[in-house]
Amino acid sequence: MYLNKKTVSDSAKWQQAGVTGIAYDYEQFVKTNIETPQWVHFGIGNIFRAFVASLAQNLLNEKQSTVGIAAVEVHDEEVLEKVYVPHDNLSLLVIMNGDGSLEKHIIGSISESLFADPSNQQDWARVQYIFTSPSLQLASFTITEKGYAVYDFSGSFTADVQHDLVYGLTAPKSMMGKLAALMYARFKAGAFPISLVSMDNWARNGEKLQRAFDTICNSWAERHLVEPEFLRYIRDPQTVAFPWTMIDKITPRPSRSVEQQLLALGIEGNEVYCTQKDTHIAAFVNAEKPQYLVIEDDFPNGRPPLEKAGVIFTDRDTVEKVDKMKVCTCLNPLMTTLAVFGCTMGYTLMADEMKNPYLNKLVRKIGYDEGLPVVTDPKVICPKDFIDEAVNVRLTNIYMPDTPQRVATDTSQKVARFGETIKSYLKSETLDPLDLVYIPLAIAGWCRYLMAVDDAGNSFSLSTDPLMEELQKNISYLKLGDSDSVGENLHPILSNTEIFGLDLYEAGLGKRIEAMVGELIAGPGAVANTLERYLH
Ligand SMILES: NC(=O)c1ccc[n+]([C@@H]2O[C@H](COP(=O)([O-])OP(=O)(O)OC[C@H]3O[C@@H](n4cnc5c(N)ncnc54)[C@H](O)[C@@H]3O)[C@@H](O)[C@H]2O)c1
Ligand SMILES: O=P(O)(O)OC[C@@H](O)[C@@H](O)[C@H](O)[C@H](O)CO
Repeated sequence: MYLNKKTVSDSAKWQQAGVTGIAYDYEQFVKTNIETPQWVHFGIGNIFRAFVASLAQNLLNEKQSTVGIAAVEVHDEEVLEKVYVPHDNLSLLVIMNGDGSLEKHIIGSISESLFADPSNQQDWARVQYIFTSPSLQLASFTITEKGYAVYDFSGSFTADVQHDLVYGLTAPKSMMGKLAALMYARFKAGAFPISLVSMDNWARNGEKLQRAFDTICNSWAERHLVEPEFLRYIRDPQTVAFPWTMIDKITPRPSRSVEQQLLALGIEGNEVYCTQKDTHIAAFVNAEKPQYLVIEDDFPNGRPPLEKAGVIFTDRDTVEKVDKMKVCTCLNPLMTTLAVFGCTMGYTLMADEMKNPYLNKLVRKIGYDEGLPVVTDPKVICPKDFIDEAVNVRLTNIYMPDTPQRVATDTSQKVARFGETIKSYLKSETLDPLDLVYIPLAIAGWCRYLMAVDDAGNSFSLSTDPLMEELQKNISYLKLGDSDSVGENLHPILSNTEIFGLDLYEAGLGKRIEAMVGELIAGPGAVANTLERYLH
């Protein structure tokens, strides 16, 4: 069987293969959503289908809503070519349970897929049309942290943004430039209300989106390219809202073993691709079962009833607390720690790292001992239960094909989460950042990882990272077997407030991290020895 619009409604056949099918008139669903779009999503990679589109799917199957999603890719056209177009926007979600069993569901909630770039006139015109529709309630985003970039390493505008500040209204290149041009079209069409919902892993993600987007719009207004009323429109919370969110579901890259298991069931067309832009994609997505989505309830044009699919709607303050808990303390920093040490120590499965007693203890120390004290209980999710589930159930699920190499992608964009915890220590009257040992060790582990030399002394490939070139200029002075080579070489990285959100030397931790890096580069085997020394 091959999933496409011709086969999707053959529920009996899908059921025979153990796949939950769709429970609505698919053709009518597509027609309605093309005529009156309500939801558009940017960044249509793995988490989008595994979680966001699956929520819409549940509502459709349960007849709680008729809302589908227009899937918009901005960055990587191959995602559409390889996966969306051949399968008529349909996907399989494969849930990997801790007992090794798989649950399989058709995701048929995507009504169309489009490449939002002026080079594709037809799709660009369609995305513009969607933005001019009064029916559009929300645009959501999982575009990775890079998608929001307006400034580069040195604090200057990126090349694409520099272009967009002049030509962006008609020919935008950057993600934020494209969004600004689309929102200008919406303003001109009637200034209809909308919510722009970042679902990326950032603390205060709504604020980050608003700031990046506003930077472009403001510059256009200063250059008299747009009316002052446009700025009033995008800055009026009654018309344009930027709800904050916390999203959580570990969604690894698609695994070839799942591809083979699907093939064994007679389900074809699930080849795993790595695109030229390094998106790992297939017609299926594989993910764990646990999932949490908490959203600030701020939707001036209304929203789908996602609470009926388990989404928690709340106020901004609560989202911020939940997000700090997950992104800054209880999950993502633990994953980043496993990622950088895992790549350096030759691991290829996150769950295998949890079998290493020192790595296991390290993430527990970072989570329970150093992270939890700065978490304010958000009430909607219990922090202790959350971290218990993370370290005992989720990260140890050996059936989850999650790799340190995936998680290490873009680490420069994520280490500011450690910075958030350090800032909380600095602000606290009872906590002292100088008591921190394991967070500094994780940061030192990242510096060691950047050498691209494993613990045995062999070179390995680093995961992609937008700052890699700049970072490696400093790291290139470090030599395995020569602890003194650390010298002052890490200063530009550890003092960079763009990377950590604070200067680690001013926080009193820079020298400690330098010393730890010295220990980690003492020679082959030094990473394992250092972990043992700190965590025996
Ligand atoms: N995978 C997870 O476990 C998970 C869980 C929670 C949150 N998230 C968030 O979702 C993001 C995406 O994760 P994913 O698993 O879908 O990754 P993915 O690699 O499968 O997809 C990434 C998507 O972002 C797009 N993108 C990349 N760079 C971009 C840019 N500069 N401008 C615009 N779009 C860009 C890609 O084209 C692709 O559509 C993560 O960075 C994270 O913030 C992921
Ligand atoms: O932290 P990130 O997303 O920026 O990097 C990779 C992983 O940690 C992440 O994708 C997790 O799988 C996810 O945050 C779980 O909800």
